[in-house]
Amino acid sequence: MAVEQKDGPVLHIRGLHFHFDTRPVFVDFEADIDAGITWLRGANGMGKTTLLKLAAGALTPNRGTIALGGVDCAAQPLAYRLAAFYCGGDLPDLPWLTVQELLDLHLALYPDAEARLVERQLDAFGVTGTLGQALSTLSLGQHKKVQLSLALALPVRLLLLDEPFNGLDAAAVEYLRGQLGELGARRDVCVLLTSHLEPLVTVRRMLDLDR
Ligand SMILES: Nc1ncnc2c1ncn2[C@@H]1O[C@H](COP(=O)(O)OP(=O)(O)OP(=O)(O)O)[C@@H](O)[C@H]1O
Repeated sequence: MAVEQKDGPVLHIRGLHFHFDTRPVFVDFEADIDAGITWLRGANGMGKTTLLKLAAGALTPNRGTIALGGVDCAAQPLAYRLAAFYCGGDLPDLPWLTVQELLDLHLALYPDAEARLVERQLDAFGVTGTLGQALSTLSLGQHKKVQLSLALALPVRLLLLDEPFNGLDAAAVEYLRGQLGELGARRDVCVLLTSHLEPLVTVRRMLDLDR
């Protein structure tokens, strides 16, 4: 049984084994990640994106457990997924959806989400004008801004941010720095972010896959 930290959620990873067809990525991997920002670093191919996707419930471990605040990802998949959001650089699975439809989908998936909070983030990132566009027509940076708008607005306790600053213009980088600074000070959200360079925000701890 996972022990919850008094003042916030904790992500517990225990005895994690994961392999793709071609190679093992994690062998008996363990980590505890609590509230604040954790910088996940490691050389290319070490498994950063894979770990974020495992922690998001988007990939299934071959063995081991992943639990957030006592909610086990395998045993309570829906409850777990409601508490987590993965923000990566992958092309959208449903590229024909418009941005508005993508937002509506997420508002339906996360019942406690508030549309006005997502709209505020889109406005701050300057992508409100893309609402009627198909996802396949967005530029890399626009796609990232839509994803980040969701990440910052959804009421989750675990945010998994894959290279969040990549592809953003200077104004968006500054805005995101401020938003992550506020998130990092909260005691009710764990942020696990990957970055090859030192992140542009104050991090609470580092998880290094090279060691
Ligand atoms: N779908 C897949 N099928 C097979 N192997 C994969 C797949 N996705 C990733 N891998 C392999 O798993 C390993 C970990 O990949 P991952 O993308 O998690 O690394 P990363 O640390 O995020 O790398 P980078 O810093 O280059 O983004 C790599 O060796 C990669 O080639």
